[in-house]
Amino acid sequence: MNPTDRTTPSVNGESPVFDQERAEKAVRELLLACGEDPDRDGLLETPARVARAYREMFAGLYTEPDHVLDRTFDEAHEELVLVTDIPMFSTCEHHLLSFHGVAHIGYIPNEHGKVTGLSKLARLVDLYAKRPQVQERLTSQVADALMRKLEPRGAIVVVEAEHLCMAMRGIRKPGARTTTSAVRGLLQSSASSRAEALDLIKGRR
Ligand SMILES: Nc1nc2c(ncn2[C@@H]2O[C@H](COP(=O)(O)OP(=O)(O)OP(=O)(O)O)[C@@H](O)[C@H]2O)c(=O)[nH]1
Ligand SMILES: [Zn+2]
Repeated sequence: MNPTDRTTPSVNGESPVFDQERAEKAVRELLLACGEDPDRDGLLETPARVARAYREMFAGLYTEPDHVLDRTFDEAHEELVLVTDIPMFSTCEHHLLSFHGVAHIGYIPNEHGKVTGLSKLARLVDLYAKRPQVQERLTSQVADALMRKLEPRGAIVVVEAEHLCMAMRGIRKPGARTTTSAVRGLLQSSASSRAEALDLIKGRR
């Protein structure tokens, strides 16, 4: 893929690739640094497993998320389209621990009714989540991708998540939930459009 087509910065001018061997060595080093014996039976396969897990958790570095919105179709619908409670798992870039919860994604199609398949909204959040992230950036990246690819009249993304780095270590506040939102276009400029979307998000179930 041409690095200029990517939403992720290139590394030394190249698109990022996953180096399984290097990742395995790094995990082995980490185990050694922690005082473990990576050659004991239970840990023998661990570096390879952890490396594969990271390749999966960071899949959004190697696949351009925006491409999931390449295929659109026209539908005579110029009102809000909103998908709520999309399960989301991401990895905080500060501690490489999971933050997870739900995403709500909505947009108001443009006057041509340019819409995308509903599953693609979930695929979009999935791929942006599969990177080393902070919740604020994840939220805006999804909203910006919608604006770029669907050219809608407006877009809204709300993410609610629990951060394991706040739950299992450090401040240790399990259950604390962070909500971030990104609104663009009409959903930013029109208080009534935004209120409609937020009411639907709050009043779901
Ligand atoms: N804004 C934001 N902060 C995050 C996110 N994920 C983790 N953090 C925070 O990143 C901060 C990193 O703070 P540091 O002081 O550098 O690291 P630390 O000593 O491990 O901090 P503590 O977690 O407070 O123990 C912490 O306050 C985390 O809660 C996120 O998605 N967004
Ligand atoms: Zn963290």
